[in-house]
Amino acid sequence: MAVYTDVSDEELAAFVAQYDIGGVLACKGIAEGVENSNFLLHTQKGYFILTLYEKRVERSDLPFFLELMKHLAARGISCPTPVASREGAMLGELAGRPAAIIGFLDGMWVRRPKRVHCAALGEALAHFHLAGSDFTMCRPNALSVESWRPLAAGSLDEADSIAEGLGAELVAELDHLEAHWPKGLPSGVIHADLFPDNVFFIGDRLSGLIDFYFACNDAFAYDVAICLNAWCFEPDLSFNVTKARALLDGYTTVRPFTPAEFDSLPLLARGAALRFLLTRLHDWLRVPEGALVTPKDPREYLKKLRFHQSVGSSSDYGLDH
Ligand SMILES: Nc1ncnc2c1ncn2[C@@H]1O[C@H](COP(=O)(O)OP(=O)(O)O)[C@@H](O)[C@H]1O
Ligand SMILES: N[C@@H](CCOP(=O)(O)O)C(=O)O
Repeated sequence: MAVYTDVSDEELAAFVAQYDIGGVLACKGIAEGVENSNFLLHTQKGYFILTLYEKRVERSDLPFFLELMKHLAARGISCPTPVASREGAMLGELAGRPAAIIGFLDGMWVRRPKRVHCAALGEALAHFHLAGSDFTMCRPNALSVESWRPLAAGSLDEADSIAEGLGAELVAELDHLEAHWPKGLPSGVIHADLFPDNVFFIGDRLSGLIDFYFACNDAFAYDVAICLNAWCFEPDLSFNVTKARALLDGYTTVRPFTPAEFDSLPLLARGAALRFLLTRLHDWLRVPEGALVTPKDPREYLKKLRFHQSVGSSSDYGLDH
């Protein structure tokens, strides 16, 4: 459960009174997510998500995320949009945190994605990339390759408590990725965290995307690599080529890959695995006292990273151009 900040009834009522959404009927902490505090807010006008932005979110980035949701929704991407206050503000302050009220999106996330979900995800991701092409705001990826070494530095001393030799392994991986990271790939606005828990389905139909708080400008194929890692490994952490092919086919029917994007996939997947390994490791070693959160296991991404290290080219995944 991710609720880092408690909100009193009085603070909540005063905050909600700034919006034209009626009075509060109920407000419950949401038992999912790790980054921000989220509440299911029920008012006289319906259901909403109340988000208090925490640790990793820079206040100055919030307009980018909130405007992006509006932009994508206006371009036909199914995603929630921020609710503006009577004064027209999408962002307010609650319990000492930046806070927003976001529309509620119907659907459920899929615990064990099947081939059909991976195909739908690939299509939706490509539509997302195309829809972002005329978004005029820009946010460099704060969690891209150049940030990984400083991020790792804070965890290296304790890394071996997670897996023997992990500290040295991380340094060697950073050396490799920094030396070989691809440049000049087609780029634009990416989601950068499109894990199964951020994609809602009603039955097998994808009903929408949520959680745009890592969105940034970076290579489109890196976003695909993040999804290959998050969607195409089985619970025993074997890579499922059928799901990977479905995801890539779904994606490339909407936005074809260049040969350079295709060839870069193993390296991008390695980088994407390291990025989530590092943030998970950082969070695992520093669970805030009293926070209602279940940190995600860094070892899952260590295993995924090791898998990609063993892959020579995209065809080794069983994928064709
Ligand atoms: N717009 C929304 N509509 C419906 N449920 C939502 C919405 N936004 C968030 N949620 C719920 O809150 C959970 C956590 O949201 P998320 O944005 O992933 O949090 P975090 O940024 O903390 O990781 C989601 O898994 C979902 O259950
Ligand atoms: N997807 C990341 C953690 C970020 O959590 P989310 O709830 O915002 O998706 C991970 O799995 O490490």
